[in-house]
Amino acid sequence: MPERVAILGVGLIGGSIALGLKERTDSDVIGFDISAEDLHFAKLIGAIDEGSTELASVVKEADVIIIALPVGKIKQAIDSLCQLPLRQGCIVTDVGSTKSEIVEHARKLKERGITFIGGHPMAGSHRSGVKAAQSLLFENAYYVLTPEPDISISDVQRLSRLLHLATRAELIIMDPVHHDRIVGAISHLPHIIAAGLVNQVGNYNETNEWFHRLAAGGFRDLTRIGASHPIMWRDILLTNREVLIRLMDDWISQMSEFRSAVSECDASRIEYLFERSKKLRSQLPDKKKGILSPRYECYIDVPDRPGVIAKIATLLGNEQINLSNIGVMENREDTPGVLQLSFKRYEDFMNAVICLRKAGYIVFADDEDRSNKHEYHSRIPSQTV
Ligand SMILES: NC(=O)C1=CN([C@@H]2O[C@H](COP(=O)(O)OP(=O)(O)OC[C@H]3O[C@@H](n4cnc5c(N)ncnc54)[C@H](O)[C@@H]3O)[C@@H](O)[C@H]2O)C=CC1
Ligand SMILES: O=C(O)C(=O)Cc1ccc(O)cc1
Repeated sequence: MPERVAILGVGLIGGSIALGLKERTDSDVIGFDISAEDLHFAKLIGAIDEGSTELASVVKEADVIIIALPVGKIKQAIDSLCQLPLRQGCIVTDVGSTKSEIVEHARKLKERGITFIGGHPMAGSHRSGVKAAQSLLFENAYYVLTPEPDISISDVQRLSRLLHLATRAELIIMDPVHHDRIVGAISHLPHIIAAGLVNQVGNYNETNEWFHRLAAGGFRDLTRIGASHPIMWRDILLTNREVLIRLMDDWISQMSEFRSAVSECDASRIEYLFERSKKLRSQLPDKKKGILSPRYECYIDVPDRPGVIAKIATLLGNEQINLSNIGVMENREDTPGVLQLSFKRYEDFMNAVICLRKAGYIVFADDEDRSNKHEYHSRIPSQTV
């Protein structure tokens, strides 16, 4: 059965998903945007079948609603959807770069019996608008979904399949708090640093234009994202404030470390800082490798006794759950043993979390959450489908 998909905000991201849906699925795609001109262009390039500047008519018959608006407009769109009649069984998702605040706000939809699954495609561009849209913008990138504990697995699967076809991205599941912490470090902080550096050099250039004239490859490479959309980044920073304040403090410490090494003429320290960075940079996974590696991981505390790994493997084996790897984490004095379990398929991961919880184990999303006692199971569906 073809899906009817409503895209709210047919810009760079909404337009790219719409193009992918039209190219690789038999969905009907209806666009909503504040700009009638952009809707007209989106129809012209075949991204949408129809477009309207009136929300109610666009969402009325939709099976899936994708909110691809600026982060600062997503909560408002959720409020509007709460007031409108939607189709029974409709799934609402978004593409916002931050997740915790949006997911929390979207609980309003649940109160009205509407399923919301937060989303974030982890690719994009410093460009914006439907004119920059491409159907393969997200190919091989990760696409994070942040379902709440009570979302049914079948809804997560239905949305994952559609988005995978539309984007050719790898769908992964993550806790929204965990998502914001990671994306804060690898995307939001770099955008702040790029903008700060461009502004700093811009100040010098005001009195001497050679600063810009001599700006070569390194400066351009590092500051490409300093040309990103100001409103979009304003909204992103304001919706990930606590995480970013901590990250900026850490960044200031990094700068202080370089500053002391330089001011003290500490050659070996300077060399070490660059050696470490060179090594770590070379260890970044390339896209292909990332896709072949296990995608779903969790951690459990176990008593440090012989036979415990076999016991876990048997427990999961009895439930026909395919485990791709069990790793033993380095033991610390203050903790019991910690096992890292990896799964290739979301269903296996989810069923394993449920099965382990039933058996009395405490499951964590990552080792840091484990140390902070941020239990993953509080956000995992409590029922199998
Ligand atoms: N740009 C990027 O690289 C990425 C962006 N995102 C997220 O995707 C979302 C959209 O970003 P982009 O597509 O880059 O922005 P964009 O500016 O290209 O597209 C936004 C669209 O929403 C429309 N719009 C704005 N306010 C509206 C309103 N009140 N009512 C109706 N339509 C309205 C605009 O006319 C535009 O067509 C943001 O939440 C952003 O955080 C996620 C991943 C990557
Ligand atoms: O242009 C780039 O390299 C980006 O970083 C694009 C981007 C921007 C925002 C996101 O939430 C995800 C990706």
